[in-house]
Amino acid sequence: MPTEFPRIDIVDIPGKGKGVIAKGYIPGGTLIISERPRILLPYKDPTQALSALSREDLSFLLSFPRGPDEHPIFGRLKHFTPCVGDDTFSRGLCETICRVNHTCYSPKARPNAAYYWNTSSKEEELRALKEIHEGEEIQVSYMEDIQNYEDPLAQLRQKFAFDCSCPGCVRPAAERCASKERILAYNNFVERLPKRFGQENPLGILKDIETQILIICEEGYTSEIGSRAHDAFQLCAYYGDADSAQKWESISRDSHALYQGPTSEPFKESKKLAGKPQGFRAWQQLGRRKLRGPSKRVLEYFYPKDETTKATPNEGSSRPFPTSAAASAPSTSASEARTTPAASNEAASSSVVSTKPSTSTEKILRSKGQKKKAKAKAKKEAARDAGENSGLAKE
Ligand SMILES: C[S@@+](CC[C@H](N)C(=O)[O-])C[C@H]1O[C@@H](n2cnc3c(N)ncnc32)[C@H](O)[C@@H]1O
Repeated sequence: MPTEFPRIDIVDIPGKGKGVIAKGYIPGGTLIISERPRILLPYKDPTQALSALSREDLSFLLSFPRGPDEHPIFGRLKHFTPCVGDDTFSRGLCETICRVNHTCYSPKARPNAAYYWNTSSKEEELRALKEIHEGEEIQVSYMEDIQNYEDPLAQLRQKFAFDCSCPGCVRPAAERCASKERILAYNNFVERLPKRFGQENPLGILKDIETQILIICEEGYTSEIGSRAHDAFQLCAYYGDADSAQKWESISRDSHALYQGPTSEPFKESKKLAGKPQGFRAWQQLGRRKLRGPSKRVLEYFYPKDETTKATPNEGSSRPFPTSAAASAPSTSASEARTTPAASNEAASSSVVSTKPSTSTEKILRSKGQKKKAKAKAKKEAARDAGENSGLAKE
C-alpha cells in the first residue's frame, strides 16, 4: 500500500496482519504521521452516519480485513478505529495510522509511539516516544487508560478480539499478577489523592507521589508520569512553593511535549504553569510552606544520561524520556532548563519551548568560577535531597 509518509512503510507482520515499520532512524519526539481521518463517525451510534457514507468511503472501509465472525461494518470499525479521533465523541478511520499495531506498557517493553488527536488541525498524530531504529515496528498502546492494565489480555480480547503476545503479556502468570496488584494499588492511590490535599502532611503526600511515580516507571507505564508530576505541582502551588512547583511541572511539561507535541494545548498550558506557578488557580490556598521538588532519583529516571547507548530495538529502556537531544544528566535544580527532543525537534525556533541554554552551550559559556559555583550548588542540593529523603522516610 503506498504511503505519503516518508519515514514509514506498511508491511506484513507475522501474526498481526499489516503493520508499520520505520524506514530509517527516527529520533524520540518526532511527529511521524499527521493524518486527517478519511471517515469520521460518532462513537456511540454510528449507524445513521454509516448510511450517509459515499460509495467510495464505504468501499474504502470494506477494503480493510474483517475480523472473525464480526459484523462486516462494525467488525471493521472495531478493529481499525481503536482510538482515532476525539475518542469520547468520534471514531475515525485513517488510511495509514490505522495500520499501527498494539503493544502493552509493561516492565519488559513499552510502546515506541503514541496517538494524539490534534483538536486544532483535526488530524490524528503518531508521535515517537523514543528513538526508533530502521526496520523496527512502530507500535502504540490501544489502551491509554491505566485501568485497562489491571487485566490487559482480557481487555484486548474483549475490545479488539486478539490475544496479545507482547513481552509483557507472555510473562509468567506470577509476574503478571504482581503487576496487576501494583496497578490496582496505583489506581487506588490516584483516586484517593485529591481528598488528601489539605488533610495530611504535604511532605508525606509528596513522598507517596514519588513512590508511585517510581512504581509506574518500573511497570513501564510512562504515560502516567506527567499527570503525577502535575499532582505534585498542584500540591506545591497550594502551599505557595514556587521553586518546587516549577520543578515538578517541568516534568509534566516535558511529558506533554513527548506525548502531545510542543504545539499542543496541554504542552502550552503546562509550560505556562512551569514558568509562572503563581498563575495556578488555587495558588497559596493552603498557606505558605516550603515543600520539595522531585528527588534526584526521579530526575535521573526522567533524564537519563545514557539511554541512547542502552536502548535496544523493540525492547528499549523503560525510561520515560528519550535522551537523544536535550536531556543530559540532571542536577536537581536543572529540570526547568531541559526540554525533550519533542520540544527541540519541532519548536526549537519558535517561542513555544523554554529556551534556556543547553548543557553543551552552558559548558562553553560558563567561566571557571561559574563552574565551581554550579558544582557547589549541585553538591548542596544532593545533600539536601538526601536529607529530605531520610527525613521523609522517618515520617
Ligand atoms: C488498527 S488495526 C492494526 C493493523 C492491522 N494489523 C492490519 O492488518 O491492518 C488493529 C488490529 O490489528 C491486529 N493487531 C494489532 N496489534 C496486534 C498484536 N499485538 N497482536 C496481534 N494482532 C494485533 C488486531 O486484529 C487488531 O484488531
